[in-house]
Amino acid sequence: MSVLQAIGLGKQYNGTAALSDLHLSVDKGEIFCLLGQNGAGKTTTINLFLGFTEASSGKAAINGVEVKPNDLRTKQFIAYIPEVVQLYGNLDGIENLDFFSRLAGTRYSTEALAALLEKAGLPATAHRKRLGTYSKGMRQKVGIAIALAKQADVILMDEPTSGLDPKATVEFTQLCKELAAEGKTIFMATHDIFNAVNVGTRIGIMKQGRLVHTVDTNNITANELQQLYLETI
Ligand SMILES: Nc1ncnc2c1ncn2[C@@H]1O[C@H](COP(=O)(O)OP(=O)(O)OP(=O)(O)O)[C@@H](O)[C@H]1O
Repeated sequence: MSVLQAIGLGKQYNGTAALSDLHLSVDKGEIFCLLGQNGAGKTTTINLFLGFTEASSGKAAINGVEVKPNDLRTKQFIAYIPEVVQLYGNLDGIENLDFFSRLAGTRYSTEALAALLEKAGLPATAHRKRLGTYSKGMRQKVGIAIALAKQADVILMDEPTSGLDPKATVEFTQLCKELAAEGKTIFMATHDIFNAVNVGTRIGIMKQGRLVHTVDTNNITANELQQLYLETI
């Protein structure tokens, strides 16, 4: 079943195309990774699915519902994890998760909040430490816990592995695969070709606002993908 859909989706800024005629369908349980040079249109695509910006042409839909900036219906289905997850530095992990899940309209017991952080890979020893002391990888895990607390069907991520050390990247990859196996749909923009092959089920390569290639990761090695990427951009 198609969870994320773009039909002729396009966006122009001041008459210049940031995204042109995107046709894409991402199914439940897929991990779709979008590659492309700086300015290729990856974040614009994510922003259109989030309803952060209005499409200039075509449409984006989530679970069959068209995304519109002021319509909350599609927002309930999605969670967004930006490159740098913004959290309250003076609150601890549990308090941050509690605050953001209340904002999203859900309430959990302290035990349930701890279980969500644990599921996101944050060890119990960190739960009561102030966010100001967390590493980037730990902040990202809180971001994932917030997405889990929201019970979002779709998790959109921008550059999720940028700045993560190799161990944190492997943990992140493993977690994404577990979430996808549970039926979450993950859509990420990334520059990390190697990780995209490891984590993704499908990969799209964008150039100047156009999706030029879509490949199944079962059919390509990291070296082949790197070659295709370099030939494309
Ligand atoms: N708010 C905006 N106003 C004007 N132009 C914009 C705006 N947002 C993006 N653009 C332009 O749209 C194009 C696509 O940008 P986008 O941020 O989607 O690329 P990207 O692939 O995510 O790049 P990066 O890898 O650097 O994050 C670029 O030319 C960018 O300058």
